[in-house]
Formats: sequence, C-alpha cells, structure tokens
Amino acid sequence: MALVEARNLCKDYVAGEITVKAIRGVDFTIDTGSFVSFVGPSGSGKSTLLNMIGCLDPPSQGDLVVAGKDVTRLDSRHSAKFRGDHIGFIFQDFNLIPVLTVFENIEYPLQMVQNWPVEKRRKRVEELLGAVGMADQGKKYPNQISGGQKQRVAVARALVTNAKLVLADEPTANLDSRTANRIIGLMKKMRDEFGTTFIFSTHDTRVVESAEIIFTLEDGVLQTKNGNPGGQHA
Ligand SMILES: Nc1ncnc2c1ncn2[C@@H]1O[C@H](COP(=O)(O)OP(=O)(O)OP(=O)(O)O)[C@@H](O)[C@H]1O
Repeated sequence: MALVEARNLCKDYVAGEITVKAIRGVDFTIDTGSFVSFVGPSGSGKSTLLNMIGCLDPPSQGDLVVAGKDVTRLDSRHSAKFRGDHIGFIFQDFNLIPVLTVFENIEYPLQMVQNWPVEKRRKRVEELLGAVGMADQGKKYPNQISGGQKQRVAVARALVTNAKLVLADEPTANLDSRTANRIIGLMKKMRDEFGTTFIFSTHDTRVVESAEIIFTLEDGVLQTKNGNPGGQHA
C-alpha cells in the first residue's frame, strides 16, 4: 500500500527577485514498510523533498499524499498535528535536549504531543530503550554518551509515538563508518519489528548501499534508469 504519493511536486524558494527552483516536478510512490534513500549531490534538493514529505514546508505546486491524507495545502496548525500523529524525525546533529536524560528525551513526544499518562509512558520508553540497545543508559544525559548512542536515542524518540513514517535527513553525517552502518542496521531492524517506513537522505556511499530503494536527485529532478522513473531497487 502506498504511504507517500507525489505527483508533479515542485518547490520554489523565492527571495526578492530571485527564485530557486529546488524541486522541479517529481513523481514517486513509496509503499508502507519501505526502506528508502534519496541520494544526490549537495544542493540537489534532498532536504527540500524530505521537508515537504514531513509537512515542514508546503509544496509550491503538485500533489502530495502522506498516510492517506492530502497534505499539499495543510495550514501550519494542521501540519503540526499531522506530524505529531504520524511522523518521526531523525536529524544529523541528533537534536537531543541537553538538560533532559536519555529516558526523558525519548519520553518527550509522548508528553508534549500525545499526552500519555505516566505509567503508559514509562512502559513505552523502556520498550524503546531496549529495542535500540540502550536499556541501561536511560539516566544519562546526552553529553555523557557517544555520537552513535545519541543517534540510537534519536531513533527511539522518532519511533516512540508509533509513527508510521520516519524521516531522517543525513542521519549518519556526523558518525564514523562503523557507527553509521550500525545506525542504518538499527533503523532496518526497527522497520522489521514495527513496520515503520523509513525515508532518509544521504550522499554517503556507505549508507546508500544499505537502502532497499534508491531515488536519485539531480538539480531538483528525479533521475531515470533504464526508462524507469525514480526508484531503483538496490
Ligand atoms: N530556505 C531556502 N531559501 C532559498 N533557497 C534554498 C532554501 N533551502 C534550500 N535552498 C536551495 O534549494 C536547493 C536545494 O537545497 P537542499 O538543501 O534541498 O539540497 P540538498 O540536496 O539537501 O543539499 P545538502 O546535501 O547540501 O544538504 C539549493 O539550491 C539550495 O541552495
């Protein structure tokens, strides 16, 4: 079943008299449970595309359906609600809250976005801590753990609300090769365990090889191979 469907999707950034055509009419479909990477050189439009799929930035033109909802023209209040209900995010610089413990960082979306009762929250956070191999690290603060461990916490936080879709913009950019491969392996394991769809962007060739479906972007356009637009199965 399709989780993300984009038709003739475009994004222009307008600043005064200058317009940057960051995404120029792309079409693609991503099925539920896929493990997908957008790849391409710097400036090709990867972040722009992820930001639109994540309802952080609206398209300038085209149609975008995520989890059965037409999100093309959602206002900011409905976008925020939709993100909170359906989408988890992982960032290259981890984005953990320094004054909160590992446990509290993972718990945060349940408290802030979904308002779960305390005991239900504790059980869910412990489940996720175990799933990402951090069961004994919950009391530590972000500055007391390694980069790879921080990204494990970020993966747990992205999944804690049962998000259908996790978007990761360059999730391994700040990690060494071995740790990068472990994080990608962990994301795949989470996909297998929870059925979550993962879409990430990278220009890291070590990471590209781990994706099951690869969409190559160049100058805001999806490249075709052998006459097939967009995604190639790796
Ligand atoms: N807020 C913005 N305002 C104006 N132009 C922007 C903005 N964000 C991105 N761009 C431009 O849009 C194009 C695509 O940028 P984008 O960040 O999506 O590329 P990317 O493939 O993610 O690059 P990188 O790998 O370096 O992160 C680039 O030409 C960039 O300069």
